[in-house]
Amino acid sequence: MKPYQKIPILECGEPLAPIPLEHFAAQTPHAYEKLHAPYGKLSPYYLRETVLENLIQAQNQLQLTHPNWRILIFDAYRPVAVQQFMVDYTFAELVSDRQLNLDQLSQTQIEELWQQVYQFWAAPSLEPATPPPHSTGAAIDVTLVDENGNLVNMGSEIDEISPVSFPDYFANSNEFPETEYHAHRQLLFQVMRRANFQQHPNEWWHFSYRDQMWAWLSQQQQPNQRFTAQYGRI
Ligand SMILES: C[C@@H](N)C(=O)N[C@H](C)C(=O)O
Ligand SMILES: [Zn+2]
Repeated sequence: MKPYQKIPILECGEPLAPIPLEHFAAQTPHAYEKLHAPYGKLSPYYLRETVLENLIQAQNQLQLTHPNWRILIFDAYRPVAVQQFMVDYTFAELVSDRQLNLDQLSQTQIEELWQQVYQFWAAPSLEPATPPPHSTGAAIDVTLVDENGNLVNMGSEIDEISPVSFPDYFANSNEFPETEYHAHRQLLFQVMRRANFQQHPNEWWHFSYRDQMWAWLSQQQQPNQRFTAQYGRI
């Protein structure tokens, strides 16, 4: 169990709302639908109502300093079946990218690979007290596009299983273009933070509002206040 999963959830009952994609940027087809992840009739482009309001606020904030730039919605609502699919897919990709043969790996080596997967992906738990963040409709994976619709370079791809995904990976570099990657990550962080999101400590693209991770991070920043999560699995 990860420490944030100990945070109690007091479900507020707010419904999911469709993200108005015409106001944002999005890739079609969606990255995980392209892999045939099992969405059934559900769509990744949904968020809890207040989370969506905050996301609109974040984009307004962005456009104050960067007119016509947009937030690109990479992923939002993610049913647990999709979480399971993506965790299994990521493990298989790790094995194949590293040209490993699963049959020749020791139990310890296999466990090390799973640890790397779970450093970035939440476990696909169906237990109501420990929902994967995106299954609550309160977590979102985002990046930026510029006024020409081009992806802003953050120095790594979303979902990369590597330390380069850590938000501050380029923070101590004085070389171009690493300084620019860091500035872009900081811009994304600042507009999301001003709209009350918290950022996943290991992922520059993952933000959430009032889920367990948000409450856990907020608790660390304001130890004198008591935070709970208001969004559970939906
Ligand atoms: C890996 C990334 N797409 C992601 O969403 N990670 C978080 C922690 C999750 O799986 O909920
Ligand atoms: Zn995420």
